[in-house]
Amino acid sequence: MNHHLFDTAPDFNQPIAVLKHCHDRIRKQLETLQKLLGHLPVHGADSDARKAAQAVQKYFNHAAALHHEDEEENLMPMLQATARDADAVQLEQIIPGILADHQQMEREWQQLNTQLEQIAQGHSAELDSAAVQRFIDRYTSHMAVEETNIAPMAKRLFSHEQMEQLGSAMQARRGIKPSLPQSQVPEQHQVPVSNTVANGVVLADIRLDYGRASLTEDDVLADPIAQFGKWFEEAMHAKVNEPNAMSLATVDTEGRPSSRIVLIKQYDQRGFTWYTNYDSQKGQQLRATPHAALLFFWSELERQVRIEGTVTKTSREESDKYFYSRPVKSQIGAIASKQSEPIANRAQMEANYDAVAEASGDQPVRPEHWGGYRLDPVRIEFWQGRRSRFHDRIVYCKQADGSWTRERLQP
Ligand SMILES: Cc1cc2nc3c(=O)[nH]c(=O)nc-3n(C[C@H](O)[C@H](O)[C@H](O)COP(=O)(O)O)c2cc1C
Ligand SMILES: Cc1ncc(COP(=O)(O)O)c(CN)c1O
Repeated sequence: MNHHLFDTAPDFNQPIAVLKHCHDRIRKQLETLQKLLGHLPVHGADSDARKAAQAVQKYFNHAAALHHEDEEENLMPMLQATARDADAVQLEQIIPGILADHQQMEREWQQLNTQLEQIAQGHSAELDSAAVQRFIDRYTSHMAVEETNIAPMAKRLFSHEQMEQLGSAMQARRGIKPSLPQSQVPEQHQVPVSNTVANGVVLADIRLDYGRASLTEDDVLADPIAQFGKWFEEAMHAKVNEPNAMSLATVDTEGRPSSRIVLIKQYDQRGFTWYTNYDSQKGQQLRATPHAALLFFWSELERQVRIEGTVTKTSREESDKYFYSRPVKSQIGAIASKQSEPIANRAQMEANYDAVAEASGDQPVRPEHWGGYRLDPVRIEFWQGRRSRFHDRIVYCKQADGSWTRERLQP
């Protein structure tokens, strides 16, 4: 039989094992509480009872709170950020119950703590047995849910880096310094820096590891437009949110860039097309410098596509065709908005809209300054996220004869 002389806690580089170890310690405290219930009527608040009460208090007043914080601030947000499909659905079902349990257990603990304090001081031998039983039962079933659902999921989904991240957050919560010798800590890390925190999560700790797919030289099609079409189909199929939204970056006359989202309306061998106001900021920039970069980020597929090239206006016929295919209210909006120009207030905008609607009835006319742009690509890169930031990148470059070369770039 394997006997452990000491209650050895696992190292923080195995954070899930540390959390399980906390559960085992909670179980020990619950056992003590149960025993205390039998002990008090016979022996009163004797020295054993006082020690037991103090031990239980010490654990639930300090360690248990840290344990709940580990779960609420690190483990569960990290799981929510990583889990997909059935795992994500399961988390949605389980997590609200876990959080509600934590609150309820905290309330129940406060009630017991008051009684235990009296016992610890030898002032009373009263312990509400129904309250103790409720507390024990709630903790026991709560830990079982975590151990059967949450812990195995974390072990299955978290990368080595995520485990390290979880472990260090748990260490930091307990004021334990990372094990790296100070001499090896980069200088900029030795000074205390204040973290940006959003919704209780340290921004710098948000780190998704990608691992859904790979992209090899053999996977991609010879023609980058066809390859784009393949990925676009897949983005549609995967129900990516607004797969047609792309960032459009342009530069001013001094080479200073600006970017904004526009919607792609067409892609084919001629290039990638969107519609806008030619007098807008992007319109003015493209007039002076007709080079632009497009970017698609399909987060759900862990993919981005970067496209660079030269921009020209679509033909008037093409712009007409698209303009008149839009809902009439959007046509009116396009006419009424001097895109990118300042205006005093919303009311003035509404008044301008009403005036255009009144003048054009149900047959607005496309203004000359509203139409399409088409980017003729010279460079298209397909990026597939991989584990530990070791991603796949395949880039196509257009040659003078119109053919495309293809090469892999380092991540
Ligand atoms: C999802 C999304 C789609 C958009 N689509 C377009 C579009 O297709 N055309 C457009 O002119 N503006 C679109 N916009 C608004 C632009 O991002 C931007 O605010 C506007 O074109 C003015 O940009 P500019 O001042 O740089 O010219 C969209 C914004 C979002 C968030
Ligand atoms: C100002 C503006 N113009 C054009 C568009 C493209 O939209 P639509 O699909 O109506 O052409 C958008 C989309 N958000 C927009 O915000």
